[in-house]
Amino acid sequence: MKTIGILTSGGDAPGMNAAIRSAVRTACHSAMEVIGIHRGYQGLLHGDTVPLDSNAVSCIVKDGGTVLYTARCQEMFTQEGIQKAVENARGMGLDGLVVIGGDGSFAAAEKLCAAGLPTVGIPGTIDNDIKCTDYTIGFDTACNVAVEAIDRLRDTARSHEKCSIIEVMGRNAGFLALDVGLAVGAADVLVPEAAFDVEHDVCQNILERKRQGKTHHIIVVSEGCKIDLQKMAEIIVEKTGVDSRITILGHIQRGGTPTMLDRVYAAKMGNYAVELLRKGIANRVVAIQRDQVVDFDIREALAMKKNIDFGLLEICRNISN
Ligand SMILES: Nc1ncnc2c1ncn2[C@@H]1O[C@H](COP(=O)(O)OP(=O)(O)OP(=O)(O)O)[C@@H](O)[C@H]1O
Ligand SMILES: O=P(O)(O)OC[C@H]1O[C@](O)(CO)[C@@H](O)[C@@H]1O
Ligand SMILES: [Mg+2]
Repeated sequence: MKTIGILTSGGDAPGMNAAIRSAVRTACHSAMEVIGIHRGYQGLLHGDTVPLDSNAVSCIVKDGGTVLYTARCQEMFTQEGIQKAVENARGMGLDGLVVIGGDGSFAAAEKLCAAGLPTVGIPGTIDNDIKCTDYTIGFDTACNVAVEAIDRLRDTARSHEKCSIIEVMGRNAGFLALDVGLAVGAADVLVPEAAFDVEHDVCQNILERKRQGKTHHIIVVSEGCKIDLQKMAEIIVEKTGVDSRITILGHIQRGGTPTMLDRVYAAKMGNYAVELLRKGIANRVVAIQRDQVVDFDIREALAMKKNIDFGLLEICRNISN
């Protein structure tokens, strides 16, 4: 391959820049040309590009967000959009494409592969919800941001002897909530993968904790639970007598300096993706399995199943009392 394109798509994730840098520099070492595509698939459809050489990616390794910008693009859900993207890629002289994004971005990448554009995916999403990989770029930073915020919330919850209900991101998956809940020593963690009842489970747990002398309670809720937090707070007050406050952490979890872990995985996976394309191997997804970088056929990768660690959820709940 002589010329490759690179884009970031879906929600931005800290470490995406480190992956871009690694991919670009790896390509440069093999005398490949790199074209950066702005705003994900939107840029592919509208020819919004920038040439990337080694200097263009200087000093971005430490920056959150993505220098290529990112977007969600409705047109890619249509066959016409996919065809146009492939034609545009050919028009740009691309022999291959690197897509850094989440499961949705990979679904589009799989369609591009099927339509004849050699593509390799790098998992980049704070949700860690891509089935074939143990790890997605951005997850560690997002967890650390949430942990720091919740530690602060604990200070005030403890001082006022309240229950603090905190919603963390994760879309439909509880990976972020579970690890964050464990790390902050939450009284309870609610994830979409495990059914719960506020009155019977959450309130009973708080009452039991009260009996044990606990005076404040941290409850981490995954956004995927799609629960009315205000209502939940009211039920807790009514059933347990503990005054409750809610906090939705929101987009703060996507920002900030990427942690070392995110930078290291990003560097490894950016390099690996370009090496695959250089060897003429495409239609793959790069992944981390047992700390090793591996790759999977993109279609097979999308069909895989990934679930939260229910054993860990149980441990988290057991050690809350
Ligand atoms: N089934 C699909 N078919 C074609 N294109 C898709 C599909 N799903 C997603 N895409 C494309 O990928 C883009 C990003 O997808 P999505 O919004 O799901 O984010 P993501 O890549 O999963 O990242 P994150 O979950 O971290 O935000 C979509 O806006 C769309 O352009
Ligand atoms: O950027 P938006 O459109 O608000 O999307 C938010 C979603 O993106 C993510 O931050 C990353 O997928 C999810 O956790 C969240 O559900
Ligand atoms: Mg996603």
